[in-house]
Amino acid sequence: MLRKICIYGAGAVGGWLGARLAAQPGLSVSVVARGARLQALRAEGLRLVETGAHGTPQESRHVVRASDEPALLGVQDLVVVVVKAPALVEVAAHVAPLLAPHTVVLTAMNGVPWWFLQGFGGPVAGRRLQSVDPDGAIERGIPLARVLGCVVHASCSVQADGVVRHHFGNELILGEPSGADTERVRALQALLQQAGLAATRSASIQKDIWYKLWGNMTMNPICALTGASSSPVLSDPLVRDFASRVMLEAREIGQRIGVPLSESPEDRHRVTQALGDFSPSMLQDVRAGKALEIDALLASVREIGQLLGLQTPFTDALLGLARLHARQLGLYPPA
Ligand SMILES: NC(=O)C1=CN([C@@H]2O[C@H](COP(=O)(O)OP(=O)(O)OC[C@H]3O[C@@H](n4cnc5c(N)ncnc54)[C@H](OP(=O)(O)O)[C@@H]3O)[C@@H](O)[C@H]2O)C=CC1
Ligand SMILES: CC(C)(CO)C(=O)C(=O)O
Repeated sequence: MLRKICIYGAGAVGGWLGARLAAQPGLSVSVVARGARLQALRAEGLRLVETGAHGTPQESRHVVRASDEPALLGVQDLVVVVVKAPALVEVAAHVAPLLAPHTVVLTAMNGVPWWFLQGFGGPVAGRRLQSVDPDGAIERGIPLARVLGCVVHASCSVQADGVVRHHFGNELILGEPSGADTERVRALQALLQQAGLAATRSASIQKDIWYKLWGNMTMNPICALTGASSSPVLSDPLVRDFASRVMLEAREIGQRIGVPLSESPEDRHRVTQALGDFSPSMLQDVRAGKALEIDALLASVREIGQLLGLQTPFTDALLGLARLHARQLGLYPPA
């Protein structure tokens, strides 16, 4: 039974998921948050702004238990980890009081997760990625046996502390890292569906992660670098072509590790274009002055390429530029 649920990270996606779950009777939803956001959650509750039936924004408000001390929230049935990737080391260091042997940890984040190659990846199976979990602290803090993978096909943003806005998308893909069809993944799917989310199960969550990453590893850093939203990026033939070349390198890597993509970069661009003009989360982070997810989205792909002995000149160029730009802004650790 997944009744006691903690959302670790009360930002855009965490706020959306937390509010949807808190609206369900019989569930106890808590949130790990900090600073002004924690104060706002305690004072005003968790507020979610969604587009209503006639296209007008509708706000709902939900009472949740909120704390910056996981120990005060206690052991959970489900912990949804929904922070930006650079925050994961800190989460892993503090998550223990929420975990019992039965606890499910759902990683609802973009990019290559730290557990991606555990028991998976053909020639690179079992490798720990330096770019994602350099000294293994995340792997030690969040045991693999607890983890379920998740791909979030939705867009949300933080409007104010404790107030999140859902823009589009309602789809969550869930899967065991092993690919097994287990009772707990079915239970989680049922829970999320009950909360109105289009949750599906995947027998290869790594493949779904790679497909989503294919868009994020190009659009997010290119938008972050240029300050442009998605439409201008994809309308510029040179930039679109550059993104396609990066994606071809990632497709080759995916092919070698067991996540083959049958689509072309152009197919994927069309999927992104169908979402309309939007600001990817990394561009939102530049505007908010927050640490960027460059390692999970881009350095990880390059590292897997290196492990396979593949050259990735276009990925290298995008990574180099994105890192330099982020360093200049103080949003990425110094060299
Ligand atoms: N936004 C979007 O539309 C989408 C985002 N994603 C992915 O989902 C993940 C989450 O993104 P998003 O929701 O946008 O991120 P946000 O930055 O909006 O939210 C992350 C939250 O985590 C909090 N946090 C970080 N570290 C801690 C900590 N140690 N203790 C407590 N709280 C902490 C942050 O608090 P603080 O502000 O104090 O740092 C912030 O509130 C990312 O991987 C992103 O790429 C996927 C699909 C769409
Ligand atoms: C592009 C988008 C909204 C797609 O879900 C996303 O993943 C992001 O903003 O990081």
